[in-house]
Amino acid sequence: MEPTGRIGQAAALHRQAEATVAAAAAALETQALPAADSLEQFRLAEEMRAAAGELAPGWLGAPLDALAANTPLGGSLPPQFVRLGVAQPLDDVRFPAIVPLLGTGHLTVDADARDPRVAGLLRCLMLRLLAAAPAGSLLVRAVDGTGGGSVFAPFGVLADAGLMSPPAIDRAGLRDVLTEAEKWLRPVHKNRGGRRDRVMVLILASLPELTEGADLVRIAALAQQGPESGLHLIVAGWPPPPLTAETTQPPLPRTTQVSLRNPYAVIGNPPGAMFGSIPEAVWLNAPVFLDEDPPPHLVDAVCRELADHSAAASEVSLTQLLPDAAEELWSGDAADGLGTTVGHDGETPVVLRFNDLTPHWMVGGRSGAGKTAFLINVLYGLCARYGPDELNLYLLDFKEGISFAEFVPTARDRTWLPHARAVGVESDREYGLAVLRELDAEMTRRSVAYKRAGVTRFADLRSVAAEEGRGKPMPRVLCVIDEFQVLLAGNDPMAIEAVQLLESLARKGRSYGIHLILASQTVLGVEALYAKRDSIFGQFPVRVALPGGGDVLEPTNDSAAGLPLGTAVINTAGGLGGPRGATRGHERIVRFPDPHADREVLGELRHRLWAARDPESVPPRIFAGYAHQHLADDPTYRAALAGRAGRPSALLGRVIDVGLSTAAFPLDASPGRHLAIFGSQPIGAAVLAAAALSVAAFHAPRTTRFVLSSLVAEGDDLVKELALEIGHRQEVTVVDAAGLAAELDPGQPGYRVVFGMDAAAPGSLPKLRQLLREGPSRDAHLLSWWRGLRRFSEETGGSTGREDVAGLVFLNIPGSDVSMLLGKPVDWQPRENRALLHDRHADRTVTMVPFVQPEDER
Ligand SMILES: Nc1ncnc2c1ncn2[C@@H]1O[C@H](COP(=O)(O)OP(=O)(O)OP(=O)(O)O)[C@@H](O)[C@H]1O
Repeated sequence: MEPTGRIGQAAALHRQAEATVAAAAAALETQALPAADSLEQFRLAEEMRAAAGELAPGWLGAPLDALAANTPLGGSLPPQFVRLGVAQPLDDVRFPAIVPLLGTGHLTVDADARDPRVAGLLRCLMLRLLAAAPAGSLLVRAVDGTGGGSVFAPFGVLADAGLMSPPAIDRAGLRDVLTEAEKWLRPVHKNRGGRRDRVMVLILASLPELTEGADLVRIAALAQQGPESGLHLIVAGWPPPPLTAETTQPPLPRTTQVSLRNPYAVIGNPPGAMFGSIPEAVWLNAPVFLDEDPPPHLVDAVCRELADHSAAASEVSLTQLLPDAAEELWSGDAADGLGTTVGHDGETPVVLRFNDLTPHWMVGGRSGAGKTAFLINVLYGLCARYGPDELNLYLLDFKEGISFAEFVPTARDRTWLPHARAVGVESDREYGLAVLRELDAEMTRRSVAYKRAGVTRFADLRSVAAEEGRGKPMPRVLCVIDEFQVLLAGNDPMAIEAVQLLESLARKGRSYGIHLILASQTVLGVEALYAKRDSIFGQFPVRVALPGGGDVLEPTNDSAAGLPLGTAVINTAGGLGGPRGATRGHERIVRFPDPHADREVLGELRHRLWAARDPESVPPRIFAGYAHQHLADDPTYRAALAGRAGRPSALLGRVIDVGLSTAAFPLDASPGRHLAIFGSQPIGAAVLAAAALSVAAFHAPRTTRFVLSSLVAEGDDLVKELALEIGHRQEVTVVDAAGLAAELDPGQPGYRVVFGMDAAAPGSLPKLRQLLREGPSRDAHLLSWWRGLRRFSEETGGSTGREDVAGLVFLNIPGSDVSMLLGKPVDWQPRENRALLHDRHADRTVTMVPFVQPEDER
């Protein structure tokens, strides 16, 4: 049908509905009942009261102001009929007006909740349905487009408990609600009633201003299809004002219509049934006085009880996921895979595995959905079952949080998780990449071992090794990456390499006992994955959808709709929905605990695991993105101080790799072995100080000489400190700008350490170029800090002098300027606590955490 035709029909239907209601009202007003009928009326009303008591018992039909707050909640069956108010065919004849709703259809009121009678009715209906429904069986989604959510404010406790989403208050919110409701729909299954054990009720208290026709059409479509899927609508303000052809809507299908008159309302026939005995009666032939706002204390008491009940019902404790306390730790054998209980489906523990069939898992959920909680449960569950010889962990967290911080030693608790090999907290993408590279290298090592042993399976390799009497078995490796989309963000070389590595690990890891858990709040929309999505995600048969994480499931799989906190859909078929309605063997909804709810149990377990470790084992390598690095803690520096180090090097920071290796620039006799640090940040001075101190440590006492000079205020104190500290081991001379000029003579071996070299007066350093050219071969080196690049280029002759200084450290210098200086593109964005080190000779560029002075930490 042409759109105009459809609109025309809609308008006609609308007019027809209006005419019907008007006729009903007129009839009620004029049709005084014959007095002779009054006895009959009493009798009828009595019958109606009795019927109402049966159809809508307790919460569903009783006058709310007479109901005790402690009336028991819940029932064994979903409520079907509900009371709207009191019908009063005669002054002294009354009976409860009851309509069918859940299991049948919908309800509309022709005015929206700006009319207090409508707001009161909606709150009554909501209270009655929530109080009467079996616990947890009713999901409410609310929209209050003109009231900012105030209609539903008394039910706020339910939102806090995750039993109801906060009401939508604008067009975007309305659309989200409609989308969620559409996902709730499912085709009718022939053999089943097609109904879930849960029901969704959409309550539209008022439509947002200027709701578009397309959204109205979606509401009508939901009404048409909803009941078979357990979706029911209560819409106030329907039909919406027919302002344009687009917004002209017929009555909703399958709906009981309520029309407000003054002071009563008219109730139309319910879907598929009639109130009257003659076909012309399209309404209940009695004015109905709608129920007024329920008493606030009653709403409050019911909401609190429901919230408490839901919290108690969903409680699973961490202990229930762990092996029996009587069982020994680490009794699991990882040869054929790893398994742990991830939650409970009813009373049944649900076990998930990492093995050939389910090598990798993907976890999705909006922020605050409990991803970290789920992952921590899994990690403790695995670590209690398998020893560190059977399982090694690499844990990466890319968010600003402390997901995995509890697994590393801290000042307060020196224990750690003995299975953890490397832990990244607030990881950098560089660090993530380094971990993936290490895992890739491990995979290669394992493939060589397979070839040597002539096997193709992990379990076989372990048995060959055991037969040959080789000590420890080869462990399975699990790498967990929380917010992995950060690692893959953008389309830069790092993202490209990360995608390649992930793909290779995902594809081949399973045969080598290397497993991945990728967790994210947005699995879709990772740009770098567009081309590889299927080839990577296809390797993740296990999908775990937490609240808001439905995008790890197939688009047609709606199981994650309306999940409350503490529950997850566990799907082991790549997110596939499968036959609707049928019990899905590959999909379960589990409840899982908040592991931190019982800190005592957790603390005890962690200490037990730690105490059981091999005393020789080392703590995990830790990368904390925000942590500062100090020269005094650096192993290379300590070795140098102890006389156990090789050739002199300037130690500048820690490279962002898995082992946080020392970023060193060797100072030997080849041309160009000078160091220049660039950037206006004062930490440039700190890096230079670390460089000078470390170089001094490499030399045997009294074997070299240092000339220190500060041309800027930021260096003055450091020069004094260095003079003292280096002075213990080596000869030190401190000079001013004038003295520096004389000290630049390459004939004098030793190190010149200059703070703020760009502050030297132009032309005051005539011997600089000669020092740069000839110095290294005569053991004379320059270590310098420049606050900008320009003076450096001028002094060294721009690109012609490029080779003269081979060691370059960049702080807050834009990537484009760095590329220009180096004469090639580099991938660098200046940021806090990071520097770029380039060694021209090795042609190597690394991102590092620069050394700072402990007192620089604020
Ligand atoms: N099973 C649960 N039952 C009750 N509360 C829980 C449960 N799991 C987590 N929580 C609580 O929910 C909040 C969010 O949990 P969590 O930090 O695990 O979420 P997340 O998805 O990792 O969030 P984000 O990505 O924002 O860090 C926490 O306060 C946590 O205590």
